[in-house]
Amino acid sequence: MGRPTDVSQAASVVPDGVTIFDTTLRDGEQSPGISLDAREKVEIAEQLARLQVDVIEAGFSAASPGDFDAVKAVAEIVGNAPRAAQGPGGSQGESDHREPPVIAALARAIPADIEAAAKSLAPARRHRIHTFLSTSDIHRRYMLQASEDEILAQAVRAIELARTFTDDVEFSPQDATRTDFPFLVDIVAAAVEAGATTVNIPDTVGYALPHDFGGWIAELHRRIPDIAAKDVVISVHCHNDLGLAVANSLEAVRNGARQIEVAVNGIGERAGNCSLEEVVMAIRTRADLLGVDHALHTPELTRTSRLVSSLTGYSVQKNKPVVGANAFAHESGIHQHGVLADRLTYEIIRSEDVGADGSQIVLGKHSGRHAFFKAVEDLGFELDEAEAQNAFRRFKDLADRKGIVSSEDVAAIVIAETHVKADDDYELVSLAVTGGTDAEPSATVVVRLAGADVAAEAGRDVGATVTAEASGDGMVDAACGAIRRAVGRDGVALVSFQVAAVTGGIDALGEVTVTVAVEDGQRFTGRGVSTDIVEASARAYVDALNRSRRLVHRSSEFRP
Ligand SMILES: CC(=O)SCCNC(=O)CCNC(=O)[C@H](O)C(C)(C)COP(=O)(O)OP(=O)(O)OC[C@H]1O[C@@H](n2cnc3c(N)ncnc32)[C@H](O)[C@@H]1OP(=O)(O)O
Ligand SMILES: CC(C)C(=O)C(=O)O
Repeated sequence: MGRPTDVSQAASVVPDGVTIFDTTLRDGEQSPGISLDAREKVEIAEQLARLQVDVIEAGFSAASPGDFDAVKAVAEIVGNAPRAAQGPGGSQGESDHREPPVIAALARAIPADIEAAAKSLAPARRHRIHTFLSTSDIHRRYMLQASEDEILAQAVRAIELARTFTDDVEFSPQDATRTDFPFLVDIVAAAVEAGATTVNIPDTVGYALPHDFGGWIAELHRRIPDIAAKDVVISVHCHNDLGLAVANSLEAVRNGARQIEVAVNGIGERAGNCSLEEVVMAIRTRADLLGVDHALHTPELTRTSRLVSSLTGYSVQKNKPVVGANAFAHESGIHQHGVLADRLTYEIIRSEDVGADGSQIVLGKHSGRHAFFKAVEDLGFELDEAEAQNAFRRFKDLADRKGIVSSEDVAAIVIAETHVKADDDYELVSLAVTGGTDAEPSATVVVRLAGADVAAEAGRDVGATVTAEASGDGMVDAACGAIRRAVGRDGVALVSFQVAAVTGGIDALGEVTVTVAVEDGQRFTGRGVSTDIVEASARAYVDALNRSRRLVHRSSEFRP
């Protein structure tokens, strides 16, 4: 272990290459509810080509006329468009163009499917027929009613037929990880002998455990020397039923597999497939241990994930590795302090390497002073010590009630606090209200007598608190009545009241502006901000009373 790998350096080492075979458009599309038409498949395939995946499995040509047409469209358009070669950091040589991706289609081990695949793939410059047949006892008995010998013979026939259309043929013994290992060895050896150029070992039901799966991959290489002799690529196709698809794929690579089948956002049958973005970033990030690389231009990952999400309707969970909204977000104070000092303290991937927006400091109840005052500074505010303390206290109060505190919230807090000066006479300490359709609205407030004059007038020490209750026409009226009672100013009347949302969402900060007429008829306006409109009203009311007191101070100071 050591410092996180710089992806751009890792990629320049040119280690052993792993082929990235993307099956978003085939197995990914098998997710319940997803049906992509030809236009959508071409759009995703074009993005996969920008991402520089090596093989795009565009569909299952025999599944429907629509899928046949979609595979054909991908073969025609994406299968003939050279990809601009891009370095891991996004560099792009002008004349440096790579072949179009290989376009693949899946076919059962029957002539009709193989012929349909061949026909739909024909327009692509490079194409692969991927044929499969179940080998496990369970599948053979319940789905195919076929003996091992029959399966082996059918697989060989299918591969040989596929080879008449292309010299790039992949064979998958379906449900390989629940197949008797000696039979798996036999059928893989027969597939290699029959001309398969890639043999894929599918963990069809996500049953494998990493160490065991890795052992099988190593053992296949050991027992079948022709895999190496004929340059046959051993591939893996891992499902995620136990959440192990990425781990199993990596362990397979550590044991000699050189193709990984993946789907963007990990979509696919049931719990999905090995997630493309996770496995390719694991390979780049831990190149120090894996010693392999792939050709992907990873800054396209986020864009690819978003495109697939929007065209499939499958949203990406916030905490999804690499492409989730929170992949580079930090909410807790200790982490934020670290990341503000150096992102390496809590990030192992550079956000720009996956095309994300950068580290995000998200303010919430776990945030601390470093992050809060950085947000204040970014907004251009300068606070003195007292203002800073008050603003931070208000921020924590707000964060307790609101999941995420936005920069607009911070601005509102700071603006509200910076005019609460040391010469404020009253401070609202707490407010409790009750009410409802059948109960009379009532409020209890606690107000601190912060000014020497008001404390003296009330016969109390400076800083003493006064508790008062009142009922009213509504909760705001009751709160204002209780404040009047607490400060002993029954002659103050509420003249106008306006409320506006400062930020969006159901937990938005509300801003209340009130105008009060004081005892001698003069009017003062006050402002209050809170997620709770009654609290914002009470703060606005106290603010207006403080402003009226400031005028008293100023006029007495300047009295001749
Ligand atoms: C693990 C995987 O992801 S495998 C790929 C799964 N993907 C799909 O199935 C999507 C596309 N599939 C389809 O559109 C349809 O299932 C079709 C067009 C392929 C076949 O449809 P139907 O002919 O109506 O058959 P149905 O789907 O009900 O049953 C599957 C048939 O294929 C046979 N079969 C299943 N796998 C294979 C195989 N690898 N090779 C040959 N035959 C197979 C079954 O034995 C069954 O045959 P039967 O009809 O003689 O009993
Ligand atoms: C056809 C094979 C590769 C497959 O999708 C699986 O076994 O899951």
